[in-house]
Amino acid sequence: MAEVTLEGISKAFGKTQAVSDITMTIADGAFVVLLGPTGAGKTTTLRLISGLEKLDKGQITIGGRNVGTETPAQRDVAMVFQQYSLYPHMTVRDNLAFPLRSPILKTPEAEVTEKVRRIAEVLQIPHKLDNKATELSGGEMQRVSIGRALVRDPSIYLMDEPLSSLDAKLRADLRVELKRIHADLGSTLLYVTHDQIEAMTMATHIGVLEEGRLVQYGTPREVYENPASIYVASRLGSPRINVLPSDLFAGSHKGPLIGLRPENIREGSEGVEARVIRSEHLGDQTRLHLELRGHAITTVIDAHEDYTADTTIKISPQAPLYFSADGARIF
Ligand SMILES: Nc1ncnc2c1ncn2[C@@H]1O[C@H](COP(=O)(O)OP(=O)(O)OP(=O)(O)O)[C@@H](O)[C@H]1O
Repeated sequence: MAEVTLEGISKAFGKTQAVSDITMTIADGAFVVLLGPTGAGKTTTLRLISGLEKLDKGQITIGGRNVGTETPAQRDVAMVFQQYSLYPHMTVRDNLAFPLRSPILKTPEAEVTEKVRRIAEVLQIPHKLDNKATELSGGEMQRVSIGRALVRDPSIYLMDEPLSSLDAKLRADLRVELKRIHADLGSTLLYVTHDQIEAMTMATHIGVLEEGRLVQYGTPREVYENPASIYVASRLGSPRINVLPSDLFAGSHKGPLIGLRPENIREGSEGVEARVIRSEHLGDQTRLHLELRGHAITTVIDAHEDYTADTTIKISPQAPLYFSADGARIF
C-alpha cells in the first residue's frame, strides 16, 4: 500500500474542463471518498490516477514515484468499475484468480487457491466458485468484480461506484464488508460515489468535487459540521440542510443566509411560529415538513411524536451556519 499525491492535476475534453487543478494527498491506509454530482469530475480523477487518461497538467505520485510516464500496469493500481467487467466464459474461481496469475505477479497456485477462497467468503459467494460468470445474477457479478480487485495487494484500490448497481440490502452488507476489509488489510482506497451514506460511513476522508475542482477535503465529521459552502453542506445529510434568509428568525445574525440541519431545529415553547404541512413516519424518526413565511423547512422529531397538518408550532435554530448570498460560508 502507498501514499498517493495529486499535485495541481487538470484534464479537459474539448471545451469541458473535467478536472481542474486538484491537489490532494491520499495518505497510506486512508479510505478517501470523492463525492459530487454527475459530471463533477470523479471518474476522470480515478482514470488519471490509474493511467487510463493522460494528464494535461500537474503530477501524480504513487509511493513517492512520479507515475507520469508509467503504463496502467506499472502503476500497480486495482480498479473496480460501476459496471462489472468479467470474463464471461470463465468460472467465478478463474475470474477471481486471473489477476493473481498475471505474468507480472506469477503467484504460486497454492496461494492463489487460498486467496480466492478467502475473498469468496468475504463476498458471500463460495458456493458459486464453479459457476460460469454468465450464470450469476447482476449483484453476484458485481461482487466478483470487486473480488477481482481485492485478491490483489496493489498500491491503491480505485473504486468507481462499485455498489450502485446492487440492491439496498446487499449494498448495506458490502459497505460493512469494505470497511472491514479496509481495516484488516490497511489498504489505501479512493472511492467514488454519489451516495452520502457510503461517504459518511466508510470514509476516513471526504473530498467534495464541484465542476472539476476540489472544494473541500476533510474527515466526514469536519465536512458535515463545518462545510465551506452551501454546495458542500447540501452534499451531506438527509433530509438536506435548510438554507433560509436569516431574518426569518429573531436575534442578531452573522450573515444573510442561515443553514440549519434538520436535527438542529428545536421545537418547543419558544421561537417563531411555523405551520405543519405534513409529517412522514420513517420508523426510526418522523420528518416534519413546515412552512415559515412562505419558506419550506424540514425537521426531524422523535419517532413517536406526531402533529396533524395545519398545527402551528414554535421553532428555534440550534448550531446555525451562516452563508453569504453567493453561498460561501461566513460563520
Ligand atoms: N471521454 C470523454 N470525452 C468527453 N467528455 C468527457 C469524457 N469523459 C468525461 N467527460 C466530461 O467530463 C466531465 C466530468 O466527467 P466525469 O465522468 O469525470 O464526472 P463524474 O463526476 O464521474 O460523473 P458521474 O457521477 O456521472 O460518473 C463531464 O462533463 C463529462 O461529460
